[in-house]
Amino acid sequence: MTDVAIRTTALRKTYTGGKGPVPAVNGLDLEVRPGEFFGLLGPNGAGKSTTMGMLTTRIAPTGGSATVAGFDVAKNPVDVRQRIGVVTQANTMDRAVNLLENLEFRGRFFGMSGKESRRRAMELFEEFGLAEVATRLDDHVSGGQSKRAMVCRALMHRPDVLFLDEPTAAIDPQARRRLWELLRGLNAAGQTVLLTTHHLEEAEELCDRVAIVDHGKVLACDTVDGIKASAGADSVITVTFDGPAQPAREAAGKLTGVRRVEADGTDLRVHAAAPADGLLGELIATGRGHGLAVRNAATLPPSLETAFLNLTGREYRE
Ligand SMILES: Nc1ncnc2c1ncn2[C@@H]1O[C@H](COP(=O)(O)OP(=O)(O)OP(=O)(O)O)[C@@H](O)[C@H]1O
Repeated sequence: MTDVAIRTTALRKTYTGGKGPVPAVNGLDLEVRPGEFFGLLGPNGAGKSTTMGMLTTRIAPTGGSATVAGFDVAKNPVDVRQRIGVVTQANTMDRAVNLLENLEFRGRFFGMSGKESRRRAMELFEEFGLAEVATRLDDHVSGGQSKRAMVCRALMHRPDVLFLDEPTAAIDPQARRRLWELLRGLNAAGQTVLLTTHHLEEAEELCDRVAIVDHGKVLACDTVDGIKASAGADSVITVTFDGPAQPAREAAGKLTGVRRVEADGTDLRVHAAAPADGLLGELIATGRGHGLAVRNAATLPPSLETAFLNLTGREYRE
């Protein structure tokens, strides 16, 4: 493969619909290296699926450019498709045939012989713990097994880049952990992976680097630790009062260790240098000094979530 697995340059997709243009992807610049486990991370509607759609040639860009495995997605879509494996959010297994046949057909589609196709499918099923359910229909396996079968199918032709769109969105926590382990193993063996997720924890678990995307743009791109450091991922304490928090804002901003304070309705959100020991008590006292009683309080330790809060000024909602 080339020295860059994926490169996007000022990539854009503006949807035109009844309600006017929607700039879903708005000048996106990214570079993913071969062998990386790269995460595209952002809240609902950030433009992740649209980006994935353009990189996998399903959606035509309206501006900028993108290459995958060295080929331009708009000019050489067939070359791109031959070098990628795609696992979509929705279940796209053929339910009329069993799991093994699903994989065999994929192998044949990519020019493998029947024998080679079956051998490769069983090799993948062994690796992914699916050998025993290989001849079952998709409806007769669990959600986690079905998703693993989709990953196996996407790997049949040994793609340069594996695209995973929210791979653990609809599966239970145990199956999610199992899939994480398998994906980590794949990547350790050299597979380049581009993952979209809105689970911050998933990105922290799996990714070498992540791009935080919002409103179709990259807000930050680095290792998880790098993002935490550069985005000033502080501890964030949210205190909910029984009335508007605004009157307590100024005094809270003067407390030791506080970097920034936002008043949002009855919430006072305080970004503090970690560790923020003792600050909660001082915030409660500050509120009391302004005639406010505390209804609720929560502290988030420094994490990708607090980095996102710092970058966007709003909470990361799943
Ligand atoms: N076919 C379409 N026509 C018009 N607008 C669209 C279309 N597809 C997506 N959008 C809009 O584009 C924006 C980005 O959507 P996209 O699905 O790429 O985001 P996302 O980050 O993948 O979100 P999610 O996590 O919910 O899938 C959203 O505002 C969405 O409503």
